Amino acid sequence: MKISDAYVIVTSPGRNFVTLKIVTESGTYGIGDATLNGREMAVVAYLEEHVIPALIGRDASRIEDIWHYLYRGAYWRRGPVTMAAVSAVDLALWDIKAKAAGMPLYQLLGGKSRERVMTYAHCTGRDIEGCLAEVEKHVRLGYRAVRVQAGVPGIPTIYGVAKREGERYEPADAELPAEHVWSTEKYLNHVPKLFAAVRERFGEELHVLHDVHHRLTPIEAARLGKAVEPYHLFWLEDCVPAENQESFRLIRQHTTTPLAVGEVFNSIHDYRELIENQWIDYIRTPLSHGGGITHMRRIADLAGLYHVRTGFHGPTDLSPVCLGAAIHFDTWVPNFGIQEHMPHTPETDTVFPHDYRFEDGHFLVGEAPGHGVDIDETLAKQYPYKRASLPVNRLEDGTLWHW
Ligand SMILES: O=C(O)[C@H](O)[C@@H](O)[C@H](O)[C@H](O)CO
Ligand SMILES: [Mg+2]
Repeated sequence: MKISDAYVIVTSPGRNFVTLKIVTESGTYGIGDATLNGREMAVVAYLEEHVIPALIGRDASRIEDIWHYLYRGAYWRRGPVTMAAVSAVDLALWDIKAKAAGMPLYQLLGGKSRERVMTYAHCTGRDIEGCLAEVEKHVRLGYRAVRVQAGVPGIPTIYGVAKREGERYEPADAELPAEHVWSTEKYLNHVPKLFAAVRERFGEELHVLHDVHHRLTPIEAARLGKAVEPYHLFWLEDCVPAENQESFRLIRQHTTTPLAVGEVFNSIHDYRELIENQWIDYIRTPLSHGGGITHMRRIADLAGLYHVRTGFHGPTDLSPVCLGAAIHFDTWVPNFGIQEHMPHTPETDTVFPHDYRFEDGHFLVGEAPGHGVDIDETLAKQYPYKRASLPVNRLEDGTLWHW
């Protein structure tokens, strides 16, 4: 199964996506998601200049060997750009292997561990009432789990909340980073009121999640985790920037609120202390940033030994290719927790035809051989790339903070 061709497709049906297509001599092809929000073209250059030339002529069935060839062979290991490129190759090769076997990907991984994949929806409002209205809407759609984010009085623009009521939230909204203002005190004083209101209105059964988006220090995160214990969150996400894994020791000592982390991680080494010390409860790295199926299943297996479950990142800035592969992984992985679901635009869904389905708050995996997602290359050409950057945050005195 020699690789005869490989190329990158950049398309922007509402937002930018980078897709790698690998074609074999027999004509069987696979695709992988290589999108890294706000840094798309860095991955394109990495693939075109360094990866694709080295792939042509290789045996597509040797996924493990190609993974190590790209990971070790770069000499410069890890990092989001490298790992997004490695992941795209890996996802495309698993797609090819499953198609060649005539099996949906989940079968090749070991078969179904569950019938359906629980997802959580984003519910955001400019204030608590606006957020509650969104929760109401999503509960009616069948969601069992909701992520709640609301505007904070005194903070004009905040992560997760659309600029105008009813609009889709898209953080990469300017050519160069927009500048936002952040106040930890205002946030910490306000946010517990949101969970209290959600529990009061919707009762105890609904799973409630929240994303801090890396903005607190460990002791502040501990304060928040403790304050929200009465509302028993499903998880508190990215409560601190996690380069220093040791920070989680302090947070864990103070709170029983479950912790999720890892959407910006890209290897098992980012997780080792967090998992082995049982400082976290959910791993978040998407397949398209964490080295594809080959590496993410190693992380999931390590996590499983310590009662840590998966809760994969699933924002609109990961393409349907990543989401489709994730649904196969979620269907198989024994220690599954939840899958994030931020629906793609109808334009995106038509550029990437797929066979996964959403029903009653869950994803249902498809039965087509491979990961079940394709790309309409003719349509993709109608949506040219547009540079877009994620914002930055500054404290009220002007100090650059974490966004
Ligand atoms: O939990 C999430 O869904 C994430 O935090 C995203 O919303 C990120 O901000 C985005 O993926 C950045 O590109
Ligand atoms: Mg997040």
